[in-house]
Amino acid sequence: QSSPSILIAYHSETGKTQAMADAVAKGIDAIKGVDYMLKPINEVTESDLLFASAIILGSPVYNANMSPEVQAFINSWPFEGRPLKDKIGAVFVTGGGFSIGEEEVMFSMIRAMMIHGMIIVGGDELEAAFGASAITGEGDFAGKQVQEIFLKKAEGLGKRVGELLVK
Ligand SMILES: Cc1cc2nc3c(=O)[nH]c(=O)nc-3n(C[C@H](O)[C@H](O)[C@H](O)COP(=O)(O)O)c2cc1C
Repeated sequence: QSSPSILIAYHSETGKTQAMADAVAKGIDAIKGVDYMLKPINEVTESDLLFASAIILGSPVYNANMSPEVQAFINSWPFEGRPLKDKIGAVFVTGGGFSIGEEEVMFSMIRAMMIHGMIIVGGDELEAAFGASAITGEGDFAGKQVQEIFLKKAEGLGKRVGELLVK
């Protein structure tokens, strides 16, 4: 029997959400007996979605919403017969500033996953209780790279989902 597989799917225009996606993958790497696929949403196929035992979805915050690309991606998920029911779902986001949409976007993606009957899990640490998030454009966090403190949350999210699948 093949190992359970996790789909990490993300949208990223300027690389910040992609950096978080890479960190999620790093967290899964640490867990034996689980595979993953790491893909931008425009490369995800329906069979990727159906094959995955867990979907970890990442979006940038756009005007306090998930990006329209991520919304369209979710709207394209197969629904008839609810084939995604009971898969594990988890989310990560990056936003420019503090408290201007990140948590709303996490819950917006979580709500959509719940419409599909998915089982939602948060990150490994309290500070990633609803998923992993990063501030990328305000104060000390503005700059080229996503800061380590946020990448650790993403890593913990991947690790936790991996561990749950093994269980
Ligand atoms: C059109 C647009 C709208 C945005 N709106 C918000 C917002 O409402 N709140 C926020 O925190 N960041 C906002 N941002 C900033 C992005 O969320 C942030 O730069 C993010 O890290 C970009 O991710 P990416 O590098 O993966 O594309 C916006 C960016 C764009 C381009």
